[in-house]
Amino acid sequence: MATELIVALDFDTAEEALALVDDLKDDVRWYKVGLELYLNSGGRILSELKMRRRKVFLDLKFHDIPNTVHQAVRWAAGTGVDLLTVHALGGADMMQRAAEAAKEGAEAAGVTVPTVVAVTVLTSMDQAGLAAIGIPDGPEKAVPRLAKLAKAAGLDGVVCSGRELPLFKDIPQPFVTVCPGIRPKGADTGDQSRVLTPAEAAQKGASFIVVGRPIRQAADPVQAARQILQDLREGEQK
Ligand SMILES: O=C(O)c1cc(=O)[nH]c(=O)n1[C@@H]1O[C@H](COP(=O)(O)O)[C@@H](O)[C@H]1O
Repeated sequence: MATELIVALDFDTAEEALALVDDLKDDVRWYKVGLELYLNSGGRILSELKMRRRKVFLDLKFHDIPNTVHQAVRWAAGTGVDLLTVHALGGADMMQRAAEAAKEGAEAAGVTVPTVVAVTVLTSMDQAGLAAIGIPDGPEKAVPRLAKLAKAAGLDGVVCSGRELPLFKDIPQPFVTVCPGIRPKGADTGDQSRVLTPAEAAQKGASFIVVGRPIRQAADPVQAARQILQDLREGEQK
């Protein structure tokens, strides 16, 4: 399966976000709405993206008691988004309720059931950061452990660094992998720790890569996105 590019719309206004979506209309189908854009633009950004026939990843990373996450996912699924996130650290019951809620919410609204993935260990965290919150065995152990828990709870996949993809060999397919922390060669890593290039993520078989600043802050975002798409195709050949 080809690795799909998701552009993270981490903007202060819906207008700025939609201007980029319109510029990329011939190249990129998938867009991520995260906390920043959702809080400043609300549900309007979701309907604007749907009107443009774009695929929507609603990344609100739900992490709460099972009942609260169930209700939140129910509402989120009812909006017709295509992909959404919960936090694996919320535990097995929470993830199971999220999986059920996605079906219930979509059915009630008459829309397609979204893909639900669990954030394992944020790509901004390194071994020391994980140890400081009481997880001493590093991302190489923690990520596959959380991924198995997510699969067993009935979720569709995980968010992780592309570096961890080779660790999922014993997780049965289908299993969707969403990989942020992507940096083209030489790009500023910013607050990301566990980074990979687009080609490396494609070579390791990521279902999706998520890219924000390397496109958004480029002098020519359309050219930057096209270069990343080309890198993905080259990575797939390796
Ligand atoms: O859930 C996410 O999308 C996510 C999980 C994660 O572990 N790391 C991570 O960076 N993200 C998101 O992916 C995007 C990465 O943005 P850039 O670092 O600007 O490319 C941001 O919108 C983050 O919220």
